[in-house]
Amino acid sequence: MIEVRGLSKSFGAKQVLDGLDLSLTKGESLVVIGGSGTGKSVLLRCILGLETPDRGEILWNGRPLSEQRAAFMDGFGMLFQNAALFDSLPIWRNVAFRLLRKTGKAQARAIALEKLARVGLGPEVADLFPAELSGGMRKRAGLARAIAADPKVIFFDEPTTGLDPIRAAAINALIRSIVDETGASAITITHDMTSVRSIGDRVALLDRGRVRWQGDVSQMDHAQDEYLQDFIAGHARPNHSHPEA
Ligand SMILES: Nc1ncnc2c1ncn2[C@@H]1O[C@H](COP(=O)(O)OP(=O)(O)OP(=O)(O)O)[C@@H](O)[C@H]1O
Repeated sequence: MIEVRGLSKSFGAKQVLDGLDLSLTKGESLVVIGGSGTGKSVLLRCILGLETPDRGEILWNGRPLSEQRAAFMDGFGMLFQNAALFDSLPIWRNVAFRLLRKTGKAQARAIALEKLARVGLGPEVADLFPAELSGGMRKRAGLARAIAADPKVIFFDEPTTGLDPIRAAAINALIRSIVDETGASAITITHDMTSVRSIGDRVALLDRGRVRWQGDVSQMDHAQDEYLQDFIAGHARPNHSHPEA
């Protein structure tokens, strides 16, 4: 469904993406991992059209995504890092933000309440403002917004950042159940290996602007890749050849 081919992007002398190939099939949940500064966000921004690649192409259903941008964005939802809610809007309006352009207020509110319920937030939350919610609740509200328009593709950017392990596990489980239930294709960017195991069908490890290893999450623990194993174990090797960017 999404195919990234030979994607390269530099900023000045810094080559961030260097001929990266990656694909996402329909209904698949792909998790992208990699050290800080390995280009995960730049990859996401290129797919979203917020960055112009220097080389390479991004295809959606076999045709250049750039030629179908509006249709792609219509069927796309995103959970931003730290939820990124609008502080001045009540929760229901945050959730219904995109719907309000196309639907009447009453219907948009009804859909917002339904999506809030789906992520475990009751109607009493609808008229509160983001500052009145805990971090975990804000994340849930962000998730409700991501699924408000029944997207076919959902991106989750660091979905568990800032959450304690119990709340993070709840968000991971919620994301997985939503992905299963909607049949949406998903790309998650994370450093959290618990998220990888909970959310992903497949995992891709980025390193020096390319996919260094990819495979099913179930194969990850047995993979013969030193960097991947360090990543899973969460330790650094002395004289490791992967300094932080
Ligand atoms: N607009 C920009 N101008 C200059 N450099 C940039 C720009 N955007 C990203 N970079 C650089 O590209 C590199 C990759 O950044 P990116 O944000 O994609 O990393 P990341 O893998 O998402 O890291 P993290 O896990 O820390 O979020 C970094 O060194 C960053 O400084």
